Amino acid sequence: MTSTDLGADVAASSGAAMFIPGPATPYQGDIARYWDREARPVNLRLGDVDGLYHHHYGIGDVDHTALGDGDGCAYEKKLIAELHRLESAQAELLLDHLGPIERDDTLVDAGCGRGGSMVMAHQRFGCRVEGVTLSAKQADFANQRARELGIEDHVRARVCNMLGTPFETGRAAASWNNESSMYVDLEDLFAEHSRILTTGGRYVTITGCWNPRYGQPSKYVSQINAHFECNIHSRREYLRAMADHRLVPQAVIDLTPATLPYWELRATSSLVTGIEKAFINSYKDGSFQYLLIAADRV
Ligand SMILES: C[S@@+](CC[C@H](N)C(=O)[O-])C[C@H]1O[C@@H](n2cnc3c(N)ncnc32)[C@H](O)[C@@H]1O
Ligand SMILES: CC(C)=CCC/C(C)=C/COP(=O)(O)OP(=O)(O)O
Ligand SMILES: [Mg+2]
Repeated sequence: MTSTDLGADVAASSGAAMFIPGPATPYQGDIARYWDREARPVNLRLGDVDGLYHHHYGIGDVDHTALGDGDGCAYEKKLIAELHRLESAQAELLLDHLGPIERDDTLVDAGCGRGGSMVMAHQRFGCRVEGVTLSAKQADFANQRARELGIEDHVRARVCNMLGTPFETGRAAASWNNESSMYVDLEDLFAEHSRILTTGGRYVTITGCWNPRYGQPSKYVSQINAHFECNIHSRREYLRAMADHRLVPQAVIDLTPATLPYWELRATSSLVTGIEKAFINSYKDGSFQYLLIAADRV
């Protein structure tokens, strides 16, 4: 599938008689193609552990007793399970910051990937979760998982630009970006979250951002940008753009020390992708930070 068929294919596969536009920009077309083609073992084999497929990284201490020692297949299987546990722990932390959510609430996952965080949110709160991604492959994957789990009436992914969603103004109880805000302009992004959130609603992001104290994006940050075709923003840009759009930070947590064990473990595995050193070096030299920001829509 090409990016130009993006909208038409989704309309056809869902049987919906509606026009879904293609990517808003050539860049979004590239990102749609990137995620349509993505099939890295580090993501699929981790997801296969329990059926929650993530495209984000992990936090927390490594459980060395669960890993045991040695090498070989048995060790590799335990290592995959451990990396996956840390990635799910990351999503749990994000959900912890959504605040009280009722069963009849609707949540919005902006840049939902294969839908792992959406499933976890529904399982925790029993509510509706609407996700958007540029990739038709990802949306189909997430919707297929929701059907397999029998939760398709509550969890839905669609192909849509997070900067211009079809969601009603002021209705979402909470919304988030889990490692998906580095693909968009932050002023445009927070304008849209602010529009869809109810007053008093909660916005949460977990993101990698460059540290203004370092001065400019380091060579490692540039490597990460090139690797993923993204555009990592600075911490200052996040806080400024939130302030511009009635999003008032309630918590800003530096997760850098909490994510390093994940990267150091991943760097020893057979599933390395080549980007591990850039993350480890930039977290260690202080040029890059892994941050959670939870903000109230006022
Ligand atoms: C690194 S993945 C994160 C996926 C998911 N949040 C997770 O934690 O597993 C980035 C996601 O952002 C999505 N994305 C990037 N730009 C987007 C845009 N303008 N509108 C909607 N989704 C976008 C991609 O399609 C992809 O699903
Ligand atoms: C923190 C930053 C800068 C994130 C960039 C966005 C991104 C690609 C996240 C992980 O996706 P993935 O799970 O598909 O990547 P990988 O294949 O490396 O596990
Ligand atoms: Mg991954």
